[in-house]
Amino acid sequence: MALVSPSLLAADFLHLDSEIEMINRSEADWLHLDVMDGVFVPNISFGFPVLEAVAQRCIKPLDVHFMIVHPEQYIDRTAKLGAMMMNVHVEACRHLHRTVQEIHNAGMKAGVTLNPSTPVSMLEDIIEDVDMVLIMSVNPGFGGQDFIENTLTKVARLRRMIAGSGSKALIEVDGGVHAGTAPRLVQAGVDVLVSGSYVFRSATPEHTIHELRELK
Ligand SMILES: O=C(CO)[C@@H](O)[C@H](O)COP(=O)(O)O
Ligand SMILES: [Fe+2]
Repeated sequence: MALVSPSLLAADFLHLDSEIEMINRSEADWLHLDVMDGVFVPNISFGFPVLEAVAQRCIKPLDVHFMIVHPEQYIDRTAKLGAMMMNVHVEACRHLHRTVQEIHNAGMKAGVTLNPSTPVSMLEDIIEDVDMVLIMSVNPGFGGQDFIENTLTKVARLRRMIAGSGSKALIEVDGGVHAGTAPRLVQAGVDVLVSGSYVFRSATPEHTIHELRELK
């Protein structure tokens, strides 16, 4: 069984209120929020005014995924939202260890995120200090892309790294997670599934979340 963190990027932005009510009613464990700056990734999503409105209404722990340069500049504002998890990209952080420390000092859990082409070995010297590793299974910037199959090899490699260290880091996978890919990810030992289009474009999103949570 894996936790489920639906990605709000695929929600109907004209009806965010009812989308968040759906998440609140559902069995979703967390809510995943994708922040994009048009620099680190070739797309712009939403920023703090939207995050603040969502945080006021959502009762689920917030799992914020920053796809921006200099995420360290936004640690305090993210903590003020009451976010549970702040995910920063390894590729965006010049001083990753310091950023992880600052996220912890601000009272949040720290997630480190890997692009599809970034090897798990980049985490060897930080794995014991992080609460979660977010493996991107698509190139970040857009929802609705095809799952990259090499993700399963990466998950297995990361599982071995975690087992061989004192780390208790969770493994989260993000991108192209649906009925065709989620069972294999759960089998591979993924702890948290992020799913955008598959959940929000479903005719019965609450049931879809339930089904993802039931996978063994
Ligand atoms: O971070 C991202 C994309 O960069 C994701 O969180 C997407 O929002 C996932 O969308 P789907 O692939 O599930 O539609
Ligand atoms: Fe994401």
